[in-house]
Amino acid sequence: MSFATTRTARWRGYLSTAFRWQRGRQGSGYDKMLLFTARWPIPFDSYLIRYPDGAYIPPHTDPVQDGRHYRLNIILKSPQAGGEFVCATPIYATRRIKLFRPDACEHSVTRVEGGSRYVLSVGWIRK
Ligand SMILES: O=C(O)CCC(=O)C(=O)O
Ligand SMILES: [Fe+2]
Repeated sequence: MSFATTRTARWRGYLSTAFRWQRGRQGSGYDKMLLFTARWPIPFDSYLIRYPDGAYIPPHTDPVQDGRHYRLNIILKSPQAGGEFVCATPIYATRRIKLFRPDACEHSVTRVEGGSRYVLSVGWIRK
């Protein structure tokens, strides 16, 4: 494909997925909505993640092809219980803010119990 064709295909792909709820990869009950993403000047993405009652994320890492993956997650809404982000070595963590290396540090979210959990997640890759 030519440069222009690749760009058009990417843009179409973005328009068909952005601002729509998609089922999360781990198939554990969460949904994500792509907001904004770019490849330049640094590759980044941003998602809204929704965890309904009972949703969780098993321990995993989020590897990238090339470079170091960073992610800043802001917890917009916490459930009554559960929905705890677990990561042994975050770069920075408060109750609401989690900055971590998803490619390097295994992480998970405990089962949401009572209400829902919403997270704004911004990720970027440094070569
Ligand atoms: O919702 C969270 O706290 C973490 C989700 C996750 O696995 C990630 O942002 O890589
Ligand atoms: Fe993750």
